[in-house]
Amino acid sequence: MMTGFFKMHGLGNDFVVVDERTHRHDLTPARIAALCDRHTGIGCDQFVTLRPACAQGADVFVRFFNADGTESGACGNASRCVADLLARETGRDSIGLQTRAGVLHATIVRPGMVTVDMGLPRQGWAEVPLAHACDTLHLPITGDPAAVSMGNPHATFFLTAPDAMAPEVAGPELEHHPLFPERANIGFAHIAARDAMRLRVWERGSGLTRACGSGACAAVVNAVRRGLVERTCTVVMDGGELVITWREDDGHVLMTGPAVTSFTGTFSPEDYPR
Ligand SMILES: N[C@H](CCC[C@H](N)C(=O)O)C(=O)O
Repeated sequence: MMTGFFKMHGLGNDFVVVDERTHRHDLTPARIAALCDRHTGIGCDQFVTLRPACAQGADVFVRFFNADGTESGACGNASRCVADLLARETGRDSIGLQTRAGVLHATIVRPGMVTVDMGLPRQGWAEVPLAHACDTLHLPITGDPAAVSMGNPHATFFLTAPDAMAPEVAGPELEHHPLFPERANIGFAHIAARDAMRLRVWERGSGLTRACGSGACAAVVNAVRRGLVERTCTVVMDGGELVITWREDDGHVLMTGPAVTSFTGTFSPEDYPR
């Protein structure tokens, strides 16, 4: 049975978005991974499904799957894209997204530009001494790294210089480090100013992406906690920049950036191995 999809991206972090609100497909982790393959599938960093919302204040239930077929509780760039899609469908500029990490509220700033309230950072690891995780890796870092969850686990390492190391070097080992029982997204940040940083993220389950929305949120929260930046900070990634605010009055993290639909298409799930 042919199934429609939207090919979308946020700063080059790209997605295949499938609307399952009226019909569910047999999308197993193996089939999702096959669809994410850039040579034999459609190709994307994350695969996103839409289902009917059941949470109050939500317009849609969104699930995020990495290129290896594993599911994540959050995906900032895809959240902006789905909000943009729903805004065009409903004609509204305020959209509620139910995710496994909670209900997120999105606002359309202007067509193609979206602010998502990513909610409260989870700081259960507030003082996790990640420094010893790098002892064996001899990372060129300054100060203590930090971990936080935006609904998905992130560890941020602050580099001594923007190109002090390539994420491909330490990313895979840190992603799978025993410190992270569910693996983790690994951010490599360099502070450029009190309101700006450069960031590259080795993403759990997808590897190095051109941008990571939840990773940008995590990096700003971690940098504020370390006293390195102000609460509003521009995060410059390979694919472009996001503006992140860790709001003081309620502790929510706001992320503003673009959402783009590249094209639409169809595929037959049965053509892919389950
Ligand atoms: N790889 C992430 C999910 C995608 C996050 C990223 N694409 C974003 O924009 O937040 C994880 O497994 O937690």
